[in-house]
Amino acid sequence: MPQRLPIMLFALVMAVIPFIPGMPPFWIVLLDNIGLSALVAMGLVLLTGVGGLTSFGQAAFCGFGAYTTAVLTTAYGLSPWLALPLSLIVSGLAAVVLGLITVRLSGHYLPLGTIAWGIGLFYLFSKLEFLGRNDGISGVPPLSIGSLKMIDPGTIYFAIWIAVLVSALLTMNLLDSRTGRAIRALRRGHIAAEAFGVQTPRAKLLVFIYAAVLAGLSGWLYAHFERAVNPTPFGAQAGIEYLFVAVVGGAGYVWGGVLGAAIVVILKEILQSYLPYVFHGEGQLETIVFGILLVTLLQIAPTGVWPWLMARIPLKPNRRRPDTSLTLPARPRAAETPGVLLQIDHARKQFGGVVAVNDVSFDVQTREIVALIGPNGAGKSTTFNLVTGVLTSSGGRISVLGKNINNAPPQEVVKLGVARTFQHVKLVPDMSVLENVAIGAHLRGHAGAVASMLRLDRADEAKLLAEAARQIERVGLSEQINQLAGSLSLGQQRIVEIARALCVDPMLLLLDEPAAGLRHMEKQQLAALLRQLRDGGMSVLLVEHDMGFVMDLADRIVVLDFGTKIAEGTPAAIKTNPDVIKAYLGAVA
Ligand SMILES: Nc1ncnc2c1ncn2[C@@H]1O[C@H](COP(=O)(O)OP(=O)(O)OP(=O)(O)O)[C@@H](O)[C@H]1O
Repeated sequence: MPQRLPIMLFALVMAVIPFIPGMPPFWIVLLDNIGLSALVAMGLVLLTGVGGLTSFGQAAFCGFGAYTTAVLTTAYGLSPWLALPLSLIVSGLAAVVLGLITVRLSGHYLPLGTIAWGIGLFYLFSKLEFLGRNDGISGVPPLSIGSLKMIDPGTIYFAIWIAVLVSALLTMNLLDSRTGRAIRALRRGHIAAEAFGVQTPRAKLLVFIYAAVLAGLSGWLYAHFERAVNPTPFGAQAGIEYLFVAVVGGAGYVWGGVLGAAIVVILKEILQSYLPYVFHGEGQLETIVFGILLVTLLQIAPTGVWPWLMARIPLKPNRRRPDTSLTLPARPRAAETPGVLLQIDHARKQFGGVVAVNDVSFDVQTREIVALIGPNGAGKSTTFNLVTGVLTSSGGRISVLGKNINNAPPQEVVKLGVARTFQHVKLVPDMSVLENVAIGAHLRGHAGAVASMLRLDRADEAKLLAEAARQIERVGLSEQINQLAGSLSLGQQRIVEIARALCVDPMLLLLDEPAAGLRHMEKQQLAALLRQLRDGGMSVLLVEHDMGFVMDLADRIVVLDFGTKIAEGTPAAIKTNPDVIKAYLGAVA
């Protein structure tokens, strides 16, 4: 089934609803409210469900959109259509200011920060004279096209739902792109994304602004739908409700936002209409029953109703294999002549009183496989993190082809052709193997967010996906290309990480325990692949505990113990080195 067919059918159904004979006007009003709520929820899907940034403050951005158009159209007589871009710009600018402060917060501080400015902005709206204080602004003109004034709910319905559908399409396009993959990688933490060149603060700010602009659009429509604005719908409680809408529908899914809006708006309406009859008008019981019903719903469908429904509809996703004849330009290569590629000179890292890496020096030559071995806690992963810029060093110098990369951020290190895998696999489990691997080619693509939303990125995207498919084939996982990364065995996920690193077109590959979890045959295949990469001109630095694998594969071995280098040499020399046998090999033999 073509990908866009369900959307076209949905658009068709929405277009005919107002023309159904006998359709109660009240239902149209409900649908208008669902559309307005869906726009905000869609932004939250991107921000919270996809990007992992929980915000309770989205209602405030609706307020920016609504108040901007209300002021401009009532006080200055501007046309609502001219006020639209200004409403979106004001919401976006507010997001830039608040986002610059908020997205730097992590853990619980981020949602707490959004609650704080959600409450703050509500009071600001209700205290400013030119915004009409608590009474707000009335007399907002309706939207109109020529002589058609969108006064009744059945007319503005079309404006609202066109906005919903266009926003859904743009959001889906964005998610299905280079920028979208970068945003989706944010949820797994910033380290993996940054290792492949993603500027994570910029990506976070982008989703923050995008979500705010969608909320601003909802606010603009709301102001011309209600023809008045006041602070109440833009407070912290509304912000919490929008988050509820996104979570109930399925916070990771664009259509989850729309479905969540439908569920919450309809449920609230039913409860408000019928519960007073059941309980003879006693108290405000609908709020309690509403809460109980939503929690029950989340017990049944913990990731939201949309994915719950999709798992029960036998629709096969239309996944095509990329055309692997398309190629990306190769990165500029290191000199093919032998020489030092990576130089680690008295590298040092202290964590408080713990010296994790103690003045360690060694190098990796071009076309060489070097293994870094040692007991648990010897400082191997810390050394990797110093090279790749994840940690700042406490001393020494690290250089790649003579260029000092001491304390360079990961995004700069990868530009020099240094790619890595992680000891604890860092893939996005609900993204396909292909999409995960394509993150590795992030720096080799150019399309930005706007081009992606407008589908102007297709040529660039096809090349990135082709490169990812080639690397997946190279590591022997073609069969799994369209499977979700999280559904693979841990050993296979490690191999996916190698394919992702190969997408960088690296000169130096840093592999942290690549053979852990692999079966014997798979280890042999991995060793063959690494030899082939070396013979093709790549260098490999690997951390590994499987001594059979290391001794067979490595050209040279560096041994660490308690952060200090205790030996360096060929596998044959290391095997018989008494210090190494005492510190490590005696224990693993
Ligand atoms: N972020 C951190 N904060 C404090 N101490 C740390 C941190 N990271 C590592 N360490 C300490 O530094 C030392 C070296 O750890 P590291 O993870 O580099 O060892 P390793 O050789 O990779 O061990 P393993 O083989 O178990 O992965 C350990 O004592 C560890 O507890």
